[in-house]
Amino acid sequence: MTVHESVASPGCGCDRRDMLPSLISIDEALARIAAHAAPAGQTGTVALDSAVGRVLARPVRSRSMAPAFDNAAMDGYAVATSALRGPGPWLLQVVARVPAGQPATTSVAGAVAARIFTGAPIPAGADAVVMQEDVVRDGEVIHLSRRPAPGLNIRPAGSDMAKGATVLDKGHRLGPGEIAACAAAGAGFLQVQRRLRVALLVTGDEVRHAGDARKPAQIWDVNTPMLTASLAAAGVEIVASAHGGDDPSGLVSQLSGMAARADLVITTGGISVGEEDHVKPALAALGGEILFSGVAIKPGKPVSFGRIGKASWLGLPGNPLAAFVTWQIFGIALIRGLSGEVAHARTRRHVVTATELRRKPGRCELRPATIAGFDAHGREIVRFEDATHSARVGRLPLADGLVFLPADAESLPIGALVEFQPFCRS
Ligand SMILES: Nc1nc2c(c(=O)[nH]1)N[C@H]1C(S)=C(S)[C@@H](COP(=O)(O)OP(=O)(O)OC[C@H]3O[C@@H](n4cnc5c(N)ncnc54)[C@H](O)[C@@H]3O)O[C@H]1N2
Ligand code: MOO
Repeated sequence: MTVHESVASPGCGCDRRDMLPSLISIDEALARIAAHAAPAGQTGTVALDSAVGRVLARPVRSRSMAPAFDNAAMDGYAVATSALRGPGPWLLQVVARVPAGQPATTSVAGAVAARIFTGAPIPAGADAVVMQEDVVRDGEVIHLSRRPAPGLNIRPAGSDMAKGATVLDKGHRLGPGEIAACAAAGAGFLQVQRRLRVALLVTGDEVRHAGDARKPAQIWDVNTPMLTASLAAAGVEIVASAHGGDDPSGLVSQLSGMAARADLVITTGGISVGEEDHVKPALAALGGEILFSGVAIKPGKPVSFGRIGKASWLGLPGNPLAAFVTWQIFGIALIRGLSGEVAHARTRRHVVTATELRRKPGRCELRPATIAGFDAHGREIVRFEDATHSARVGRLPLADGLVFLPADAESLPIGALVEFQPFCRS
């Protein structure tokens, strides 16, 4: 008995080993996306306040040291430690008051102190700030009983950023942390990549807007809202969103209109092998190029990638979970490549399984999974459904990411090490 026969089981046959050679691996598909997803190259300037989600086109360098001047980290008293003779306690005359935002005009020379507030510049001569809780104030004199170390509670100029230092390289997507660093560097305007223009075409005669009245055999559209949300989170501009029927000439005209306006056209449905699957023939009629069609994964096997004219095309399967999973794996990688975003550190990590697993080998399975806790070694434990149902999204809100079940694994013991990729929510 061959290995193939031993794993064959009744069903649609789409996992049959002899069906797999035409499918490529996840890594090969990602490599083809990386090789063909170049940014449009157009850039523009945006104000820092509206830069969230944009990708930097030029590095940001600090316009001055940060902080720009030595300043107090606490409300208290600035003193010169070298003037504190003997073992103490010391009585120091308060000779100045320095609030934040005002220059320190009086120096701290000798056994005196300056009242100072958090963020205020350190007066000349002072080299420590004693917290007000650590002194006793009596009129214009403070009693200090413990010797402060030089540098105590002082934030030195340049301790966060040197002048001219590269704060952020090009290719970074700007989130709150990046924006904070740019603001501290004095970058009020940023040079960013043009926002990606994306068109979405959700196909299928049976599909109706979520919540609308349905006739028998019609279904509510999951893919449009799901992908619209994903695209909004990815910071792209949705230039068109339409529903396409299972009608070859209609799809040709919709796709050609979208490809003329968008950097990326995303379709869902209509890419399998049935005679009602018209997306690839429509692409062929438009002289499009298919760079891959079919990846050895479950769900999402028919996922496809190519070009229509100058636009990239990502063909996601119609089954909603398959569309969701392939978006997470390939869609986000494609958006990043087309946006000029630098390759991210590996987003997958290793976790351990909570239960024993038996499955049909063939394709790498990407199952929605929930981080359930930690084992005795501090490793994350994941739980997931005992089968993949590519049309079911009801339990998706419970999942934290996707677990990768290796193509050849027929069984896995409890505690098996598997790869896990958290969902990208942005
Ligand atoms: N003979 C074969 N049939 C199928 C194969 C195969 O290899 N041989 N592959 C199966 C797999 S795997 C998948 S995945 C699907 C993918 O098919 P399509 O991408 O062509 O998608 P459709 O046929 O248009 O739809 C599939 C399924 O999803 C429902 N759907 C479609 N759009 C939506 C939407 N916007 N919201 C909610 N649900 C949607 C649709 O009604 C179908 O039930 O093909 C298998 N068949
Ligand atoms: O296995 Mo399909 O690829 O149903 O999603």
